[in-house]
Amino acid sequence: MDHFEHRDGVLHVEGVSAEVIAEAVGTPVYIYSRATLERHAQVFRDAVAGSGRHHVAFAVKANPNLAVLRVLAKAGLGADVVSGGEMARALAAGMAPADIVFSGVGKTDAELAAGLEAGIGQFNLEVEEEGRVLGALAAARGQRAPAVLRVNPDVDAGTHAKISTGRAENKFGIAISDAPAMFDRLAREPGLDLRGIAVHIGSQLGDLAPLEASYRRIGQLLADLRAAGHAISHVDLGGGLGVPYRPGETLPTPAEFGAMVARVTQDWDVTLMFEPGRVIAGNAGVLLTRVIWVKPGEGHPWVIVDAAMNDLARPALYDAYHDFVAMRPSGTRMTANIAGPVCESGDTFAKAREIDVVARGDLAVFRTAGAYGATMASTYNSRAKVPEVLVDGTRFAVVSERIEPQAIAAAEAMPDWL
Ligand SMILES: Cc1ncc(COP(=O)(O)O)c(C=O)c1O
Ligand SMILES: N[C@@H](CCCC[NH3+])C(=O)O
Repeated sequence: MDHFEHRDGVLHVEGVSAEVIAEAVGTPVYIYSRATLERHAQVFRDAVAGSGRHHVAFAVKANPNLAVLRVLAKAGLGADVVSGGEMARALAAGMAPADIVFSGVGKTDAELAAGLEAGIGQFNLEVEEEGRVLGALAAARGQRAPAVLRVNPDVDAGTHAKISTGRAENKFGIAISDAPAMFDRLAREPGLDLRGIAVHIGSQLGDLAPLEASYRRIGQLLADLRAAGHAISHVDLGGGLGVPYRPGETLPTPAEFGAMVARVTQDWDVTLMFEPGRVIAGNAGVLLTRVIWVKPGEGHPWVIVDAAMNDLARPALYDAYHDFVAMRPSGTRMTANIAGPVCESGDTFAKAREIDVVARGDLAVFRTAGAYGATMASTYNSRAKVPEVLVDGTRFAVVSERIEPQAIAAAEAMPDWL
């Protein structure tokens, strides 16, 4: 069931009219559906249930809002974090420390120490020296840090280059050919409980074949490490499953992903870890915006909306497609360019897009904005920090306030010599 539907001609999120939210909170505003988040968590958990012992950790970077994290914690997910800030959010939202995985290519000593202090469940190591630093910090505290080595399998994920992470040329992980010797060395660190390996080849993957190829390489490494006498109890398969952004687009489903994982990993005898982000949150959120005006343009008119690249950066960064849906579809169509008010030509959401006719003052949403939306927002052009709303049935709450430019400026200081 879609929780973002037109009812009596008006777009609703679950049982709440998006017009009511626009009236109460203003625009632009992100709106999330609790029921959709819960359904996605359940669908993913069901999809991987057939792969034996496992743990699902939501990739917090996709949507770190505290209320969203609490919904997902209650739905049984842990957290995959990549900074001390994300770790603090996951803990504040109620995730158990043991259910938190600490990924990230550049964790500082302070972040590693904070992870040890909190007692988080797993550190994903990206550099040999990181293993030594973590081991020393843990040993000094009388701890053994649970850790896995993140391996770079040199597989092309077939996604946008800027969100591809598993090629040899990328900064992530350690070369798979270096892994056995490095594992040998780090396994001797007294402060480390080196228990497995991790892989993550990229995001918004539209094809399971590269994932399967990377998992098969990991399976071979697992066998090699065991043959060398290492006890491997955990393998972290990362995230990356794509979601449909365009109407009618079909991508591999979580169930198809789960079936592939069960097939590839059936003899591994490990606890599998998953780090889904986008597939949980992407289609659980929209960005609500109002048309400022429609301006004539060469070829097509420009629909200038009050959301901009600072609120939703994906189109400017990755040429990403976000469906644009009118609040009250008129039934008549127009072809238009859609852009925000920021002073960059890159602040364009769509070119030559067929949409319902909209006019000054009309409301509309960009769909599939629940992942990598608000979390990547900035205040460029001294615009407000975009607020977020969570809908639960017929009620809603502002779960992150709009921060006005004046409040942002108030945090700046004027030197007394100016
Ligand atoms: C290590 C790691 N795990 C999980 C994720 C989540 O990815 P996605 O949102 O594509 O599922 C990412 C981001 O690509 C990541 O870098
Ligand atoms: N920010 C990217 C995804 C990055 C994934 C990070 N590991 C996007 O919006 O598609």
